Amino acid sequence: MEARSDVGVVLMNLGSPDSTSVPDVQRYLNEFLMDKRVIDYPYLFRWLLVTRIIVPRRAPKSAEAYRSIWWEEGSPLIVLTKQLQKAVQHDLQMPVEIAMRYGTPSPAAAYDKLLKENPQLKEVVLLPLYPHYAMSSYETAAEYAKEVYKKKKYPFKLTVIPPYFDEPDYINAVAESMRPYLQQDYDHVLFSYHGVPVRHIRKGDITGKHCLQVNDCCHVQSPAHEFCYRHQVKNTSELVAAKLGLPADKWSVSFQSRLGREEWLQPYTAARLEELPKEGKKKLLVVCPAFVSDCLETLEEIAVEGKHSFISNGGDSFTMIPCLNVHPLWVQAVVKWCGDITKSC
Ligand SMILES: C=CC1=C(C)c2cc3[nH]c(cc4nc(cc5[nH]c(cc1n2)c(C)c5CCC(=O)O)C(CCC(=O)O)=C4C)c(C)c3C=C
Ligand SMILES: [Fe+2]
Ligand SMILES: [Fe+2]
Repeated sequence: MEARSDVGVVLMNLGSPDSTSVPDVQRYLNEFLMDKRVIDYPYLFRWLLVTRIIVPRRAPKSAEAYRSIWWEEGSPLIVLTKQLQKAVQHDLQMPVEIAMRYGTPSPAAAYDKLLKENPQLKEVVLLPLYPHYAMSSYETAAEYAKEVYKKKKYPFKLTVIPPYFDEPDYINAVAESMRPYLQQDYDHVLFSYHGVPVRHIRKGDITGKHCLQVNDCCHVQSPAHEFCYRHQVKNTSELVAAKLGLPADKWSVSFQSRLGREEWLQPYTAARLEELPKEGKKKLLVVCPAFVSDCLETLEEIAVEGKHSFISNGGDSFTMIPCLNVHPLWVQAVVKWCGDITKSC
């Protein structure tokens, strides 16, 4: 591939605290949870809830959890995003930067760096590292990246890649990353996705009458699906299961990481991990396709807490399949998507 410096790529992920100290975790959680697309209550109520109740209670526990998974080079999510950056830049032969929705580096820092090192930059392709559309993940990342771009009047064109939950290259990469684990003896595969409040699903329904209102809504054709996290994660799971030839009774979907008292998407992963051994599913594989890079929610909540819960409820073996991280098929998919968009420039 011919090297180019007139086009660039930004890989955008969620972000992590700068360190595992309580003040750094507190700063990160405040920024994250004060996002109006994450905790979508009126400003004053959100401010009181986040800064006076949730964060003071949560920060010390979160800091401890981060400490248990932190690597010498830093937060796994950041380190793995940097590794993806390096691999994509190598294969794509164009400048690639990373940006985070919360914490550092910001999208502005990524744009500034690209422009400083490539003054002839004409176009930037931004890939949110979220395969599925949720107001609290893909939407907030994409909107923030566009807002910063407009505000600072950058001289290049910005193209944001849409959610890729059903893109054959993504499905293939997830399926192939799972395939070696299916060689071992297992009873069940659990697709565990980060949850969202049920209210967010209803709020995001552009028809106002489809999501969670129509029988089996996720399988009934509707324009609402373009913005429906529940539909999209189910679709990903069905496509991956079909690709791997998994029979319907060998896999299921659940939702993890619930925060607060509101109802979130069900079934909850925590509940399923207690129930599965009692249903005779004692050898479990867990995959988390909403996360492109391993992070606190996979390395601690699933691989440590989840495993402990499953085994102490009678499970025999528990294997967490790593996220795509720098799987060659995933790198190849990102290179192809970004390369295709920039080909015409
Ligand atoms: C996969 C996409 C994600 C969605 C959707 C999402 C929604 C969402 N998250 C919270 C609250 C927290 N999430 C936390 C960590 C976290 N969340 C995602 C992704 C999604 N979140 C990732 C990749 C991570 C890991 C970050 C890392 O540094 O490794 C946390 C912080 C950790 C903790 O204290 O448990 C919180 C808090 C809400 C409220 C929400 C939807 C409304
Ligand atoms: Fe989250
Ligand atoms: Fe829906």
